Amino acid sequence: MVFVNVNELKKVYGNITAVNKISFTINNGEIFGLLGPNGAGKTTTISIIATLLKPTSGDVTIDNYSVTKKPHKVREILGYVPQDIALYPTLNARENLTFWGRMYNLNGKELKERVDEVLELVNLTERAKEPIKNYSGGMKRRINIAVGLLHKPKLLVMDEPTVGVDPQSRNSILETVKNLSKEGMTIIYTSHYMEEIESICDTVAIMDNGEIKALDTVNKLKEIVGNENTIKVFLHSPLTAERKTILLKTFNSSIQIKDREIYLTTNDGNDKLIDIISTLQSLDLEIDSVDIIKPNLEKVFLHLTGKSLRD
Ligand SMILES: Nc1ncnc2c1ncn2[C@@H]1O[C@H](COP(=O)(O)OP(=O)(O)OP(=O)(O)O)[C@@H](O)[C@H]1O
Repeated sequence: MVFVNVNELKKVYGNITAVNKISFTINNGEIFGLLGPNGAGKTTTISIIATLLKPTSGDVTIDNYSVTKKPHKVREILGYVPQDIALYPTLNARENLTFWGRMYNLNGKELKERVDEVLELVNLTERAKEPIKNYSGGMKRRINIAVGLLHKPKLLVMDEPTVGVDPQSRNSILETVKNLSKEGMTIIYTSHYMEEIESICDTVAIMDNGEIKALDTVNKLKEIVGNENTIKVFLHSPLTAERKTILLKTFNSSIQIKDREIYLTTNDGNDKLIDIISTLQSLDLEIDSVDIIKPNLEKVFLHLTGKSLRD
């Protein structure tokens, strides 16, 4: 069942079109990934979904409520986790959550229970009495997520929740998202880390320049680049012009050479791997490392936009 319906959404800032008439739907209980580089239009899109920003044209409905016509209804069922931390550093985690809970009209026993539950969800019950200023960046982000969950939203919108967090908090955040989804929550997860999107999302929209370039399941998106692998060889020292010419002639268009790095695309299993290694050996070139890069969303992005996600 469709839970979120984004219809011809457009946002213009002066002469910048941040979001250019995008449309997509998200089903109930789905983890929907929005993947794109800095400036793609992700934050603008989810800010409109979260009723924080008005679109120039188009609309979004959540559970059939329009974000432009019924924003108060949308806010009742939506939790938003912003990139910035919105917590009081001198108050402890429990006090911060209690403050935000009151903003959501929670009181008394219900408020206390919800604060306990969300602390448990983000694995910070044991640290709940410490002031936020003692927390690591990752722990602050986890409390930020807990704030977004206080009123039991049906849809959770997360804006790059793992940027700059330690690996332990990162794993904890990803686990929390998976568990919430298992319980039936619909989640929009934006990130420019394709590994995270690959590991948790059911459906992914690849966004660039305010447009959706592709939208599908992770596996279907990977099919865009076929089953092509890339062999990456790191040489001990840079190539001479003469050896570079020999390699380019031998492997034609399937090879790319950048200083000490050689990239070779291949569909034919190990044959190319053996070829390149024996050719390099015959040229007396010392190899530092060899990697096989399998199809991933980074490659899909490169294929669709001609640029790297991290450019
Ligand atoms: N308030 C604003 N005024 C003018 N331009 C803006 C404003 N907010 C965003 N933009 C521009 O709109 C485009 C999309 O920005 P947006 O923040 O939505 O991208 P993003 O994909 O979320 O990137 P990031 O990962 O860096 O947050 C960018 O070119 C940005 O400079």
